[in-house]
Amino acid sequence: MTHTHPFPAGIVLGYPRIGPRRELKKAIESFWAGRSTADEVEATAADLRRRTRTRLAELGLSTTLPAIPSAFSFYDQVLDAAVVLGAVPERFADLRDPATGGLDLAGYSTVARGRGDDLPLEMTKWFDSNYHYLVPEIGPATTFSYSSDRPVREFAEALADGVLTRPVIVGPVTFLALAKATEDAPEDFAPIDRLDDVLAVYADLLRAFKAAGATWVQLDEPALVSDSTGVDTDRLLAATERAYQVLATELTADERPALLVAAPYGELRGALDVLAASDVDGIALDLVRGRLPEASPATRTALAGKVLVGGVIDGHNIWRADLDAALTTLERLEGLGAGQTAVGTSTSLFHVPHDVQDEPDLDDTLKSWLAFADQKVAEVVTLATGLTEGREAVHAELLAAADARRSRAEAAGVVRPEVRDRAAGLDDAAFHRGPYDDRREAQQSRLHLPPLPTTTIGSFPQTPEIRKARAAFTAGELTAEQYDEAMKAEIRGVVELQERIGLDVLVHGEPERNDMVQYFAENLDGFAVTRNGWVQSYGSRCTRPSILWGDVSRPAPITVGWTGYTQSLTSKPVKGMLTGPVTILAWSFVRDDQPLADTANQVALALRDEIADLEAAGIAIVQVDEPALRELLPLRAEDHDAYLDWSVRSFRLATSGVRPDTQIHTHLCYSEFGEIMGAIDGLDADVTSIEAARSKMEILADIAAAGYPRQVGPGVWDIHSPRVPSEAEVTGLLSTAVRDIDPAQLWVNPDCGLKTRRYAEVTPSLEHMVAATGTVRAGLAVPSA
Ligand SMILES: CN1c2c(nc(N)[nH]c2=O)NC[C@@H]1CNc1ccc(C(=O)N[C@@H](CCC(=O)N[C@@H](CCC(=O)N[C@@H](CCC(=O)O)C(=O)O)C(=O)O)C(=O)O)cc1
Ligand SMILES: N[C@@H](CCS)C(=O)O
Ligand SMILES: [Zn+2]
Repeated sequence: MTHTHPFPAGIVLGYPRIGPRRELKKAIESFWAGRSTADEVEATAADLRRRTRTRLAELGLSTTLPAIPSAFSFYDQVLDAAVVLGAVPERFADLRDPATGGLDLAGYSTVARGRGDDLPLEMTKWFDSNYHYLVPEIGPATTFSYSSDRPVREFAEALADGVLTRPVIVGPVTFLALAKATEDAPEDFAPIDRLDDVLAVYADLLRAFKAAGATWVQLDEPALVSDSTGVDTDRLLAATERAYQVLATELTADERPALLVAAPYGELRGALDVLAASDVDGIALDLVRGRLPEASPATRTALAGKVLVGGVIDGHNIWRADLDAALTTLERLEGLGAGQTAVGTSTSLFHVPHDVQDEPDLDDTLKSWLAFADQKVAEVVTLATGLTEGREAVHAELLAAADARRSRAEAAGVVRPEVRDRAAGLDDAAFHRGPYDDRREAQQSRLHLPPLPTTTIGSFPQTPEIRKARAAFTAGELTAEQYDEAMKAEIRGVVELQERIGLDVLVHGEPERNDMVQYFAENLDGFAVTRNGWVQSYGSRCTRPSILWGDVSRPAPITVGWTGYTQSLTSKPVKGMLTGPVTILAWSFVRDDQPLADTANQVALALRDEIADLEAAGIAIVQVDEPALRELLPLRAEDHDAYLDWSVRSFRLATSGVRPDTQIHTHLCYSEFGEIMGAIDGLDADVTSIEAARSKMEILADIAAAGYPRQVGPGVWDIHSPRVPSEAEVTGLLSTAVRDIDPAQLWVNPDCGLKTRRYAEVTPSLEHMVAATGTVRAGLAVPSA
């Protein structure tokens, strides 16, 4: 079949929705705090959507062809799809509108955030990004019905404003591939079993879009580029075939808008043939992560009736594109003979900040190398002109892009021989410590810790007072001395609290850190940080990823003063706290002109020096957090080994310079321990803390089965919820733990840092944790100290 609706020459798959000044975050948090009404939040959101459309039109996207996405969300796009499908867990059934089955803003927020013992939907990483989605819970008894017309209303709102947008919704295969089975589901059940039931609702939604006047709808199917969703590839391909048989063939072209299936974050491979053979009208490829496809003759023939969108502008990083190379890629894509070849971004632009021109503190030369969302839209528009009118039509833009890249390659600081020479001169010994048994003995004689030592993961609550003090310091209203004193006062409070509660290994609480990555970026050479470059991490929470543009080095010690001060306040050991090389890379925008492995080793060497200084200052324990080790794991299994090799080596490079009696901890806040067990073993940390509370310590069985020899701290308190675990609950978890694993290997700690929690939750939770530890210690047959 041929697509009947005209398609624009250039599109973006999605755009930031939080607002240039985090307007949505502020509006929704104010609603949650009871300071504003749902109508007020809706008005702010409608205004943001209108401003986005106006901006995208100003930047050159068509308003009469569906180039502008209608892809808003109050919290998360996967939750939005669940709400449209009426797939809300039973525990929240009372929140649904009796007539439609939908949720109002308060109900929607409750599903996302939980209430009392009704836990929210679980949150997990969205592909290999620092965005987190809410995991739908689907079982054999889940009912599906078209329950919310919100996406259709948002499309209609734009149309009434004179803009024909392209609604974007998570596709059915991805929705089910990312869902988890409800707890009561039989062992052999998988959410993808419910495909046909879900498709019936997608069909209703597509009909509703058609009735509202939509010409094209985008269904996001990133699951198709991954073999790590838990659904095996054959099943995924069969589900894709079935899904688009139902939505594109059985639902005829007259009954629905044209369908664009988007496959961001990687390469479609076999799924491209399946989609090409289906009656979908367009396919969007990620040509930044994926290669140009070598389509079979059958696929080429099938593509003749379709739109092919070449995602050549990187939605996941902020470097200005090589427009010349991108145009060449697009010209080669045209060679596949699709009905129309269009230009696109590789992913939604919601992974990048709004506008580089909105960065008053960034160096002008650096700015000239960068493209945030708005600059990327302009790049798409330029390429679309180049593709339709020929290179000459965009000659000046191609030259300007080439100049910017040249300026970047030649700039001082991008290559620093002394940094390169140090990395090149490393021998294998730099990556190894002595035998673990010797280390364990040396550390125990130095630290004299009781069995089941108690500790925390590092941060204590980032109170409004701390944030205000930092804002005042940044604004010049507090001197450095006043700010330092405010942070030291905070540290004194945190130490007193930990001593009173009776924790064994103390932390300083990280009050001085705006963010665990940005703080280090601000203190290392080779990085720049932004003032307004906010990117959504989950819900209303945002981060400002730093820009790693040059060779990295450490001009001066970073944490030694704070940690040393803290140690001077107590006779208990204080754990130094650093963020690891992989996590610093994962949560920054990283230079794309050299292998990540090389950049990681530069960061690792800076951290190695910091650890040496901490050790020299008398600090006996240093934790190097790597919560993002799992995040960067490639989506295809065949790429895992190469990634794990360089990432593990960079951690070892950072941590292997210490004496045997210095204890290295690491922290990974996710529970897929089993999946990367080999890599965790390879880190060779003396103690590893992991998330475990929500899965009720199940993880320990994997660890014991693998014969993991070192110490582990499975989290006993899920810090993602305001719920305070009772002493009995923690005692229960610890009793399970000491049955599953040798108590001599066990530490007691929360799942993650406490920065997002309030003291009203932290104090009783830690008290319960320490009391429960006392009970379980008393019951140990042979004390393991
Ligand atoms: C552990 N996690 C992290 C991830 N990525 C990171 N880069 N860092 C992380 O810690 N990924 C995985 C998880 C995601 N989890 C979170 C958890 C919490 C947040 C969060 O709370 N973000 C804050 C912003 C934090 C920050 O940068 N704070 C700055 C600036 C604070 C600020 O907004 N200042 C105000 C003025 C101050 C005032 O008057 O209150 C302003 O600028 O307007 C700081 O502390 O200095 C958020 O607000 O969303 C993120 C990810
Ligand atoms: N040390 C950090 C780790 C978070 S993953 C914290 O405690 O916040
Ligand atoms: Zn964590």
